[in-house]
Amino acid sequence: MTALSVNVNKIAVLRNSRGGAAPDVVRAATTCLDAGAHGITVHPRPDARHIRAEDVLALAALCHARGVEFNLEGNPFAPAREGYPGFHALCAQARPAQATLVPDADAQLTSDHGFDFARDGGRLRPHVAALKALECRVSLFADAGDPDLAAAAAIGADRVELYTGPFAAAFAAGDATAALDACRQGAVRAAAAGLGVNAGHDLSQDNLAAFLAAVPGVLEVSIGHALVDEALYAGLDATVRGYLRLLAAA
Ligand SMILES: CC(=O)[C@@H](O)[C@H](O)COP(=O)(O)O
Ligand SMILES: NCC(=O)COP(=O)(O)O
Repeated sequence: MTALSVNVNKIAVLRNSRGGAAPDVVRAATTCLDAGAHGITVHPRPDARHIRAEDVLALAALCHARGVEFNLEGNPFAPAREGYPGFHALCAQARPAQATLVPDADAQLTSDHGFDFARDGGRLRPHVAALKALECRVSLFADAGDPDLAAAAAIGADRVELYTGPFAAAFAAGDATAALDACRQGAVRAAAAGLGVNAGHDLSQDNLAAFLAAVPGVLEVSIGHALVDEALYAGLDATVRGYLRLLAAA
């Protein structure tokens, strides 16, 4: 069964909007794990707009205590600044089971593209090696249609995470055939290169079954924005259980 890693970034968005401690990201993550989620994901931004360095450490401690995967996402090239020690330093402190490298610029609203492996491969390689020296599994965020996607293996990555934003947009617009085909082909190319396949961005209970029916061998999906939206109406526990039913049926 594909594993579900719940991204709790959006819980921190709500918390930060009032400057206090509520809602509590660790409590939310605990609720997700109690409901059966297989892991927790966060993608702290250098501007600390949601998840902060101290959240990363608290969530890492929770995941380590529960024996579940902690997946830490970030741009290895983003410089340290006040409140953000840099991605490698955060990984060295938090020791996530999985580090997912994402090429986001500082001002980006959210992740909207994968790495350009032909351009970035050389400078990614030492970062990947350094993270593996910390015993992190390393996954690289990738565009499904990238013809160089298999190069992630030569860069040293264990997995790629297929960027599913274009699929989700096409699904919402009523025809995801081409986007699904791109994801399927990307997954097949990655697997042939010896890479594990993760997927994420804008996946939801509406589109997840269609995605998994078309794309073979997806090891993990990380889901946050839609899951928190759905949880507003159904509750966090029921929503996570809804995803787990979908994953078990896929
Ligand atoms: C890599 C990815 O698709 C997600 O981590 C996404 O970047 C979530 O980040 P935000 O919650 O800041 O939009
Ligand atoms: N890696 C994708 C992720 O963690 C969650 O993305 P989204 O569901 O918030 O779009």
